[in-house]
Amino acid sequence: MELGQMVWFDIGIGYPIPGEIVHSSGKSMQIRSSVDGKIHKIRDSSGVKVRHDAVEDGIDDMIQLRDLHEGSLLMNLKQRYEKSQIYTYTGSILVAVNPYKMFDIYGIEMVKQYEGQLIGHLPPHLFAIGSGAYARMSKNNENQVVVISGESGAGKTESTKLIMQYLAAVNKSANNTVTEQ
Ligand SMILES: Nc1ncnc2c1ncn2[C@@H]1O[C@H](COP(=O)(O)OP(=O)(O)OP(=O)(O)O)[C@@H](O)[C@H]1O
Repeated sequence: MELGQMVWFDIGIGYPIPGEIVHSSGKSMQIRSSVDGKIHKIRDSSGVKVRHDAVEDGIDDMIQLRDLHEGSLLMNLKQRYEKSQIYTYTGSILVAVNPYKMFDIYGIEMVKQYEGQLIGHLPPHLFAIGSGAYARMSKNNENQVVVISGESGAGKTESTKLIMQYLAAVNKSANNTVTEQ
């Protein structure tokens, strides 16, 4: 591998981290971590792997990642989070990173944008999950379930409220009591 090559390498934390080769001689290498800029000396480079998805902004559906491991998922979420993109798909699953501050992305304009849209047509958003469930319920006349899971403080309650807000806003039935309920 040549100098400047973007790679995944192991520093013994359980998953590989991304970096750039800055020095190489025989089997040993120096790699600058893309996480914190620190230089790591690697004695045996046999575990160093080429990084294919070195795009600055990350990818909005992680199914498209070419390097798939815990390190690549975390890096992708981190890159998006740093650009205030708190939502990312993995296929039809939405991954949310709690920003602990309210972004202006849940208003009526956003509801209108996502209403009737299939998952994947617009950038990842909680409302796309609401829209998909609502569309399948109306079309197939079947109850739908949205599973929201995460550790304590991850944002499950907040996400539930936001999805309910979306469903209340798009429900056109005459006796719409979703908000009251
Ligand atoms: N989408 C969001 N935007 C902004 N802030 C959020 C969002 N989701 C969560 N938060 C913030 O994080 C805090 C914790 O979220 P929440 O109560 O939903 O977590 P939880 O997963 O339900 O936790 P627990 O399992 O402990 O009940 C909220 O009080 C809120 O301040």
